[in-house]
Amino acid sequence: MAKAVPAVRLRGKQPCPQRVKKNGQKSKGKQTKPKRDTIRCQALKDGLLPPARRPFALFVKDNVRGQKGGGRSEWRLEMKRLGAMWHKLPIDQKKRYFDQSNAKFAKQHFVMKQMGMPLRKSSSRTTHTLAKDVLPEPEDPVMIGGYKVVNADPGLPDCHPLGEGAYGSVFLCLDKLQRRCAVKVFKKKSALEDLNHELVLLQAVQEQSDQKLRGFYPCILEAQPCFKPFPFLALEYCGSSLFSLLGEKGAFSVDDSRAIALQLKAAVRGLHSLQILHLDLKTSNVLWCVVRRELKLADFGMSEYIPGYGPSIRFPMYVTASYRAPELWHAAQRDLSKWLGPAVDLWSFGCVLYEVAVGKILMRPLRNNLCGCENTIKEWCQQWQSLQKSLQGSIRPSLSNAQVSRNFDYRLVNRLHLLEPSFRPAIKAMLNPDPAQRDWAGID
Ligand SMILES: Nc1ncnc2c1ncn2[C@@H]1O[C@H](COP(=O)(O)OP(=O)(O)OP(=O)(O)O)[C@@H](O)[C@H]1O
Repeated sequence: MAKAVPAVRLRGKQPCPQRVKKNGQKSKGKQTKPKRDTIRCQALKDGLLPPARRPFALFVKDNVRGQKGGGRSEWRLEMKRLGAMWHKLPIDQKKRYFDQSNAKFAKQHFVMKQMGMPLRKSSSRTTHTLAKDVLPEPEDPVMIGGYKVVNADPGLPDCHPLGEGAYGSVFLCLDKLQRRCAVKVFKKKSALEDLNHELVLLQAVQEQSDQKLRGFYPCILEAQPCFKPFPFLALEYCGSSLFSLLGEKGAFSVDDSRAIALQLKAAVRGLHSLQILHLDLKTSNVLWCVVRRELKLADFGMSEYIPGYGPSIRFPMYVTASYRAPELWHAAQRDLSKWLGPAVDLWSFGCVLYEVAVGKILMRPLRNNLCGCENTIKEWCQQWQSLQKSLQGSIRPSLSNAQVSRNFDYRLVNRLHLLEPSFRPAIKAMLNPDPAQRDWAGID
């Protein structure tokens, strides 16, 4: 019985799908290559990806006779000979080439994955054992420009990013001096504009704010708008996000919450003084160095100059839903500039403060109500009179879970119950449904 070919992935060259016209004739038109291949080929040309060869190509390389550049017919004969040899090659010798090839492709895919390049679905068929075998060794690191990628979560395999968001991925890296830094790789179609926008705003805050204020925003180490396959922005590493710290340890102590509130207030007010709105304040965009108790405000991807002070509105909506002020929910894009102002950041700030002090998202969906945070925010606005009274100090005693589900009005009041009393005036000042009434009171 003929021995089966080893069950390893054969990344054979797939014949290009011929374009077939409706009448069955082959199209003469030039084949347009899939985009991922174009990106991969370009990256290979630019030396960003390790090369990989199919098993037969490796076998040819080892066994070819004669020089490259010889006659065509000579080469054809040589290939015929090698083809026959390959056919007769014992399975264990063939396997060596399969293994080598798989290892090289797995390594290439790994780097492609790290760089966020699109992969063929079939690429994920690479077996785990093979993938493990070829994980880059310390002396063979994954690089983004001059930055060596480090696994942000040592508990997980592969080089895990620090975060992945709407614009791309942020990797923990080491620079040439072995200092930690965060490299943000922009992967969207609009990557260049996204990077430039964030860069311009970050440069503005770094150059125009005074020494003390500058410390509240990450330092730019390097911007590479033309880097292939994706542009990147290297920033100083500023610690973990409040979001991940909340996930690890739960709510912050009253002291830490106060320190965070004070520093975040300074950072946001500093931005406003430069006529910049952050417009995406949330716990994952606020970084906290636990040891130094220092805060940095990150991610200026959604930030804009206050309407009238800079270029116009770019997105149909701003701010992540659970932190979005009520006035934005039903605003049409053409009216957005009317509503985008410092009060929008103030509302998000109030939500962040609550989350830091309590450990839970304030505007999470209400129980038995699966309609999401939009309804919670609506409810907050409708019940504002009674919530305000509660925030002034007369919070009603907590009810049991069963009672709460019967008493709809108590659900939000009960959330305020969890908040340390000294933070209530700030929440009352910042989470006022009327944007004109919101202010910074209560955080001193
Ligand atoms: N300078 C930095 N230092 C440390 N961590 C950082 C830094 N910049 C970003 N991060 C981490 O990377 C994550 C994503 O970064 P960022 O918010 O800039 O990307 P994004 O694609 O805009 O994400 P999102 O769409 O969620 O806002 C952050 O939540 C944070 O944990």
